[in-house]
Amino acid sequence: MNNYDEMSERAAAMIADQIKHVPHSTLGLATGSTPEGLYRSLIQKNRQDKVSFKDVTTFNLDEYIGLSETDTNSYHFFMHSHFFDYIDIQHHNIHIPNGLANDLEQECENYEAKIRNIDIQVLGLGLNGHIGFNEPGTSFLSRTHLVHLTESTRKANSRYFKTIEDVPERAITMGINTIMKSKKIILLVSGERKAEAVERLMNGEISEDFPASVLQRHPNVVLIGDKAALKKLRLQNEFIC
Ligand SMILES: O=P(O)(O)OC[C@H]1O[C@](O)(CO)[C@@H](O)[C@@H]1O
Repeated sequence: MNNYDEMSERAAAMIADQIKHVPHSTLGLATGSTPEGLYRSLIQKNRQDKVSFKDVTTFNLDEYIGLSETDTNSYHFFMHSHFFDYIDIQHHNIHIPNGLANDLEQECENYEAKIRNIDIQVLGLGLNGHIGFNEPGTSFLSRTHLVHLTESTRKANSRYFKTIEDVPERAITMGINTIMKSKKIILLVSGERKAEAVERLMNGEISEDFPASVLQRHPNVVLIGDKAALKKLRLQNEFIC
């Protein structure tokens, strides 16, 4: 794709298409700066009556431990302020891990048990290859679990916080096995700083040291990126792996 807007539009068109064919679709959703354009485009399509989310169910990938839903840095807040508050989704169909649960291990188990048949999972890519909050070294067999965030991830995400000390040290994330069970995965990458990770994801060895490499084993992944992120690849458009 030539630029960020084109890639966001392409991803939105795929998701809208899925919902038109199967109104009761289940979507797996991601946070971070990369999918913001996708959400803007889906909001627009919803307002223009081109797609309705009234029968759609969503499961978010992850949430920080210790931030309330009203904390502007929580992923609850992100999803509502970038997407859910502007579409016709029914609130009981929205699922995001509860990072304030008293029993966090139980929350992981409950969340995993609720996730069923994700038709399309949207993913972003961390600079160290993380997907969701699955950091390097995470087992490919992992289900929804608690994680300690790496310093590099905390540093990358500190741009949203006052100081790096304010970035939570732990999170709940869907596991790699949970993600891999999705029927289709749309991986979104934007900007030159992702180029090296994208190259490693596509051409590197499949290893738990680089979690996103597991996607090479999934039968239905679409990588959608802008030119800057795909610049180390021979073809700079969209890849169906
Ligand atoms: O889209 P961004 O902001 O580059 O983030 C990439 C990834 O990092 C995270 O924000 C977590 O660090 C993920 O939620 C996201 O998929």
